[in-house]
Amino acid sequence: MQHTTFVVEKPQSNASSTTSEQTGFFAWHDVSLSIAVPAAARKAAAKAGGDAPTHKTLIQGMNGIVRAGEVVAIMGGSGAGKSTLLNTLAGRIGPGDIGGTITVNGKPRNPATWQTECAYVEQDDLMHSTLTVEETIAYSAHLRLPSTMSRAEKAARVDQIIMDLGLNSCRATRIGDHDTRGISGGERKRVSIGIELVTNPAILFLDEPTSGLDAFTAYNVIANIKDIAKQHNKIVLMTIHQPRTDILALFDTIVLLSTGKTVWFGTTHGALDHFASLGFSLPPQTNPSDHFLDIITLDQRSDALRTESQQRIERFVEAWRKSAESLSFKGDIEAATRDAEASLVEQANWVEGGWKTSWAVEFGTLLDRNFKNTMRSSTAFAATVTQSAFMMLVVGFVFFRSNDDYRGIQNKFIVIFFICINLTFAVVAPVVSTFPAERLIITRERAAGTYRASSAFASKWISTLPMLVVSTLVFSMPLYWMVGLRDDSIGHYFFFLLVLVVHANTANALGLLIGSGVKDAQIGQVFAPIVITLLMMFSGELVNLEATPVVFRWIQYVSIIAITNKALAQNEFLGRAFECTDTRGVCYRDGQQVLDTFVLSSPGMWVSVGQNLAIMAVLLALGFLMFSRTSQPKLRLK
Ligand SMILES: Nc1ncnc2c1ncn2[C@@H]1O[C@H](COP(=O)(O)OP(=O)(O)OP(=O)(O)O)[C@@H](O)[C@H]1O
Repeated sequence: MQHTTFVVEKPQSNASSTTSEQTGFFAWHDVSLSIAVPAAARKAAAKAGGDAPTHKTLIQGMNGIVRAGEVVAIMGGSGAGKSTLLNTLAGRIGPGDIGGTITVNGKPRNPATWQTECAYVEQDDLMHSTLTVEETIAYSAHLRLPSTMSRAEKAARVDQIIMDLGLNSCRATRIGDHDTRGISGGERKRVSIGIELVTNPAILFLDEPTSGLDAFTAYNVIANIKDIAKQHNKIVLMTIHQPRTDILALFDTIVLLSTGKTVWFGTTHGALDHFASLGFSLPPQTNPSDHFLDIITLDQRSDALRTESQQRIERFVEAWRKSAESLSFKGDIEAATRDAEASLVEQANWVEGGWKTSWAVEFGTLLDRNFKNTMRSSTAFAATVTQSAFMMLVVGFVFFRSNDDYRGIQNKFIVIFFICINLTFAVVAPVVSTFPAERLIITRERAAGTYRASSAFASKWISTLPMLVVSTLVFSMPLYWMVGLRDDSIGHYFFFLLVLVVHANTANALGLLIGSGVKDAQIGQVFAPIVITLLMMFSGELVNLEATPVVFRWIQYVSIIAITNKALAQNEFLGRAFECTDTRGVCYRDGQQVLDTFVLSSPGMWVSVGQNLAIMAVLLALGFLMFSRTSQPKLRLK
């Protein structure tokens, strides 16, 4: 293998944490990853009479070296270990034992700077559908580039990336989603890459960047990546499935994996010669990547084919292990390290770790993005307001102008309880159905060290408030007069609105807690009604709490439905006198009697407001803790 001299330049200005002329190398030697086999799987294997090892080795004996400006493709059949290798090199793995060494310019990856030094483009292009291409990349720049860099410099960086990725013609087009048509699949992938390129990372990892793209678009995306790697001296590693010939020709190096082991690392031509020397020449009219996959994939179609392919793969593994190229890796890496040490200028300053902007800038930028997103989600906005208006009309007409006789009081009692339930469902449901998906975007961004969990959670919470207040008021303001709640003092009206706005906020905090904890929206939509039903059941209106098992009774003290119901009932009935006109004597003398009958007298209504605010604070704190955990990216370098 050839050795060149590598120079890592110090950043020339505060414009970025890295330079556009990065040079260097990334290497891995004898890398392996093994994971503990769960006890249940071991038991099942032992029962079936097979081996029951405590650990499973996913990849082993992996070696490689990639120099600045090179594009390396990791290829292999399904389950060969491509993603495992890429993720191990990128440090994006969960539990497991990592063996061997992984180095950047001869030094182990530094956890403090690694997230800035490298970028990882995930297979799924998770982005905000309402933002345009330019806005999406610009937000990434504002969040990831240092505050010391001017807005003009950041805008110039965004422009450069848009040009480099050939996105100029769609820079003002929205990303779009299933419902609203936006940019094409290839453009989406390029935007995903652009988001990661804003920090000018030295190393770029891409997981299946061509998946779901047609052959022509796939070629354009990889050609783009190749140009960027060459122009800006980037180290690029990607996993890819059976690329067509012209894409294969763009790779400087291919890594062929089979059953978690390397069978080739080098050029495509080298691989063809290597396998030909083992008796597997490229058949005429065949794409080399099809040929490689045909011969290195474990064939599971029958026992005979499995044994035959297993033996062939073992031969390939052994041949590679003994090859001159394989044996020279250690020496290559040592030589490159010596070169790097001799020529590196202040390597420690290659990138700077830590947060790039202050908490306030992160919060402001994320809030701005969230507001933009909410305002542009016109369907969701309209749906929420329409639902509030619709429920207001339905409830308002069903309980229209209830009077103060026995039945009227019963009606008011019921409508107040119903308002509490309806508002809880109306607030929790949309948060729970949208937040888990947003959390995936946040997790991706946090994996790149973009911002703190606290600024993400706080901005999400604050951005939900305007919509929350508007929809609560649309529902409750006319309803009060339609139902005919008390009109002896305007203060009661405003207290009614205040209690409901506080209730909506507490319900919102509950939605954020559930949305932070559940894996996806579907689970959230099942779980949230269960929680709300429990709060409803233990509100004291439906079940006699004295008769319920002790273990459930605490729920009444945290039931926001019970608390709000008490505050609204006291607001409506306290201090009122009723005429007892019913000849059968079934009537209430005064409001206090109503409250006593339904056990709604204590605590006082202002205490209830305080209780709801306290519960909101606790729910937000728990929500934040949950969110920090569930949006925590995987990063393990050892
Ligand atoms: N966390 C895990 N627990 C158990 N087995 C795992 C785990 N991660 C990966 N594996 C196994 O390791 C092997 C390699 O998986 P990997 O995802 O790296 O394959 P791949 O080459 O990327 O496949 P594909 O192209 O199908 O995505 C597979 O057999 C997979 O089942």
